[in-house]
Amino acid sequence: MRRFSFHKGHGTQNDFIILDDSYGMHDMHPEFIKTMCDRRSGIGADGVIRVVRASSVREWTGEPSVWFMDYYNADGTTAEMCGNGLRVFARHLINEQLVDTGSFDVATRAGLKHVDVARHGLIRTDVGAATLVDEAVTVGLGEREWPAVKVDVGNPHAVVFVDDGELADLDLTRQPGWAPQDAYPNGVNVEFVHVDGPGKLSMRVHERGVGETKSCGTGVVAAAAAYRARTGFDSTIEVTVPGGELAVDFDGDDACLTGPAVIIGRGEFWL
Ligand SMILES: N[C@@H](CCC[C@H](N)C(=O)O)C(=O)O
Repeated sequence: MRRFSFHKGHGTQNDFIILDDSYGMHDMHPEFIKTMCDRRSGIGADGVIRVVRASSVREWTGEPSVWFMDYYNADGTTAEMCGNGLRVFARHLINEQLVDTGSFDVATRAGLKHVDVARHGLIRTDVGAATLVDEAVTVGLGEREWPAVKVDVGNPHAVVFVDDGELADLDLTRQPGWAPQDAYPNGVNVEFVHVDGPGKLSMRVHERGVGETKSCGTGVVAAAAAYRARTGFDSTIEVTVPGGELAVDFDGDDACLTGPAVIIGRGEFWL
């Protein structure tokens, strides 16, 4: 039997298993990830974050002394970025004294991201560019179909604006479809967004590699970028997700995401 120590944390109830692996010794096999993330027979989580030195990550060619957020979805696939995961990763580094200050860089598959401990224990992360792609895409769910805004936040997103009352009624146990198929050759995270008022959005999300989650940080950034492009709104955008509240600020096309990050405990997993 193998034993793994883990921590568990969440950011607006988007929950993650955290594995410390400084020197990159763990075999992050998809079956291992799926087993841990299973909510009945495993620990249960939307994803796994491995904490590894960037110098131990073969594909990382940047600054070697930083920590690398090695993120996996619950189905064992990798993703380029995870906005909520980045804050939880940062909280873990701070708690475990793996960083000296509350302001540092983290390596991700989508590049280097800066993290700051903000007021009231919140964490602010520079997510980087949220790029709107000028391509006509649609999203379908059952009989319904909507035009969507294609947004690249390092990972792929389709943002759909829905009418009053529609958001609560969506059945996101189903996988949304999209067209054209080749708009998202590697799958997509789909955000359904309602505009509650100026600068205030509500959102539900179906995450690639997971299903419906209580929150998606990069999805919140994608929704805010799509809203800003359509309205010209130029201040902080507050987004309510089923798991809590997040705030997005823009500096040009670059987005900052601010929100909570909590470590709930630690344990040992036997396999
Ligand atoms: N929950 C995340 C996004 C995780 C990755 C996503 N499912 C993907 O495959 O791109 C977030 O907070 O951004």
